[in-house]
Amino acid sequence: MTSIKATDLTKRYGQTTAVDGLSFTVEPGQVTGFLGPNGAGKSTTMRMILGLDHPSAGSVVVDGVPYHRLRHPLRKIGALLDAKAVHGGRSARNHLLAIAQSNRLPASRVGQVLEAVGLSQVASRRIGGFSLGMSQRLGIAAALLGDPEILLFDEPVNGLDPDGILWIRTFMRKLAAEGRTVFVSSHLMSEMAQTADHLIVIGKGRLIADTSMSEFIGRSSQSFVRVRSPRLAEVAQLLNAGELHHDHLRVTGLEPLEIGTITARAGLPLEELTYVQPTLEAAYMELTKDSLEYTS
Ligand SMILES: Nc1ncnc2c1ncn2[C@@H]1O[C@H](COP(=O)(O)OP(=O)(O)OP(=O)(O)O)[C@@H](O)[C@H]1O
Repeated sequence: MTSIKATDLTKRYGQTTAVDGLSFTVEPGQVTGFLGPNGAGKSTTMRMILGLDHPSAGSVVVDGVPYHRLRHPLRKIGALLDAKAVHGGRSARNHLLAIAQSNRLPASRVGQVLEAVGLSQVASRRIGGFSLGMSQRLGIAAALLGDPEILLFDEPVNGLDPDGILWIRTFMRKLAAEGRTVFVSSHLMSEMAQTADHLIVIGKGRLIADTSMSEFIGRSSQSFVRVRSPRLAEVAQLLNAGELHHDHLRVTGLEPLEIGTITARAGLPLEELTYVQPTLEAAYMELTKDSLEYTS
């Protein structure tokens, strides 16, 4: 069964339509990246999945039913929304024990999840003194308490140092490899490129792309060779390939060496011969450029 399914999901706050007729499914056994610029509606969508906000129209179901109808929600879906929104006076262990008790989960899970996220050594420390990286791990431990099939992470690597980012990435991949559904939001393509198998891209609350990462990479890898020459028109005619731009020629289908050889034989001088490959970040920016809420 599909893990998360949104159908025409819509959320309005007064005049603002935060989520606008969104339909998608999130499948198990892979990391699905939920991408979109700031303000695109990612957090609002995640809050609706978790029953923290009600759709103005449409619906979203978890394993076939709305969140509020799940019999044991934490055993089905765990989430990390805002890692710092915790009671700072408690120890990590007591924080997790409180969640376990109020959700009728066995206390034995607390030690297991602390171990899983590498916090066993600091389990009795007050969480008010935790670094952001430690707080993120604690938030993930809380999400794992019910050993859920589905995990939701809202911008989990925001503000983390490279070690923390690598740890979260590796951990998410491990969860997916165990067959779980991992749905993770970000506004940065670079983050997702190494983590996600599938991408759902939104802008201004609407679906822009729903694609596998390999398809996205394939689609965006239209590389070309940029050629500049003081005798550009002659070069263009000789190569009989590519598009003429105002000061350069964009050639596809020929390698730089082939172009250099052909033009050298004809005695045509070149000023530039550059192999250009758009990055995933560039492809993503292109895709979302019309849906930026604020542009600098
Ligand atoms: N409680 C609310 N009341 C009014 N407007 C809201 C509320 N929550 C979100 N919005 C608006 O809805 C839109 C989507 O916000 P949301 O936080 O879901 O986006 P996001 O993609 O998660 O962005 P970010 O990456 O910045 O977290 C924004 O225009 C935001 O200002």
